[in-house]
Amino acid sequence: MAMTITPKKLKGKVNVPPSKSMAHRAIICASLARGKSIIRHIEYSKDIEATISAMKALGTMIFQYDDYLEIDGTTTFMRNMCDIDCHESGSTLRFMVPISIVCEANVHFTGQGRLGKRPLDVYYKIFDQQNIGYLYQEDVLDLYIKGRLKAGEFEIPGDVSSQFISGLLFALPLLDGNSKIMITSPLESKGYIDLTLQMLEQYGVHIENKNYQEFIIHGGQIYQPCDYYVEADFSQAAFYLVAGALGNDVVLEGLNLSTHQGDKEAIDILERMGCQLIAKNDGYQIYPGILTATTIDGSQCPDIIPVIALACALSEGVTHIENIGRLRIKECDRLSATVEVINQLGGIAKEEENAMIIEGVKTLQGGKVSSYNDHRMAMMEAIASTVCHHQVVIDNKDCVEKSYPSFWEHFEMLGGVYDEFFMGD
Ligand SMILES: O=C(O)C1=C[C@@H](OP(=O)(O)O)[C@@H](O)[C@H](O)C1
Ligand SMILES: C=C(OP(=O)(O)O)C(=O)O
Repeated sequence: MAMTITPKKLKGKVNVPPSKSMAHRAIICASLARGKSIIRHIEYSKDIEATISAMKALGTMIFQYDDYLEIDGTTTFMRNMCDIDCHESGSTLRFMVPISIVCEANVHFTGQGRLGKRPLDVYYKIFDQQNIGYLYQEDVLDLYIKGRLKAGEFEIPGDVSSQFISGLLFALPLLDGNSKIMITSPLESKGYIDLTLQMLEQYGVHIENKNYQEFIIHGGQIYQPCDYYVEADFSQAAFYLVAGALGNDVVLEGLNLSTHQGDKEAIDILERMGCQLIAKNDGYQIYPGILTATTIDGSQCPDIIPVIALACALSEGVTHIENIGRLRIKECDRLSATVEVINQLGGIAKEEENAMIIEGVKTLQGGKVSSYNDHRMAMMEAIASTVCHHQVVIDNKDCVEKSYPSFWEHFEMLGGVYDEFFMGD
């Protein structure tokens, strides 16, 4: 469904949804544990549904309630032949590939959207080294794997996706022998490795972290069941933090400021740009200042860059956002898409191979933009509409379901005004 958003300032309180990254990890760890766990504060986004179905495909009993899950890991790995549909979730795919072959298995992975175009070669290299059979198609996710993952030494690049490292960190403790992961290039998205290590500890699995250069994994470890509450999501909070920076009056409820989530960096960046985080009405709010350009390193927080770029588009001066080549391998080419949207809305942005350069303007005009079927682009465009002179038309509003199915409901609750229509009407 397409939509027309009428520019309007947002005002009110928003309950930030549970962290998608932490929910993926909790569901996986609980499913690998010998016993029953409860995971509270769950929102059924498409990505989280994908991870739940993936674990069910391996035999895990998962009972889904309104906002919590009961998981009995004792039945996991009951099946050695299964189909896993990852939808469009990179996390589900890259976490589940090594987990699915902890026992001798015959697995078929499928997915949709751009997932088949996102890199997986790091795993293909391991399959070649370990004589694990695999068959895949270019550009669409249709991957057959036959075999079993073996303990050993793994050389993994740090600058393709941290999800490969996380996937191995979940699987290797379950194998008989000891393993070592060696990181062969600068580690990006490091905060996500911290989330993995934190969740493993929570479920009784210990990894030796040698300064993020090497990870030593003892085999034969046993995941312990645990009750876990999923904290609020900083990648989603970033939309409302930027909304605050642009003069909207939005209070965020539920944020844990001592989180390990790397996307908390949104606060530091906005403070560097002249804003202030204030405690208000049992929550937090970004209080706008005179937005000033700065240099931003996006290597550790790729998911917040599209919306941060929006704040930069309305800052005084020229912003350089650097080390963001990996934005091109997300749900869309987010580097190109962000630059295109800023320009279409009346801003001034330029794309480089690994960076974007944004010249601040005083106001944005509005206009027609694409969501590129990417939840983070659609949500960034919604926040942009609050400071545009004219309406913003988005081709597909439903893509937000990938990570934040209640986004439009929250947007309306905060006073956002939009009409839906079928494209072609
Ligand atoms: O581990 C995770 O939960 C994630 C890791 C990041 O991916 P990369 O490591 O590929 O940057 C991030 O973009 C993604 O949305 C979630
Ligand atoms: C890139 C994202 O997720 P994933 O890699 O899990 O598809 C995201 O949520 O922005």
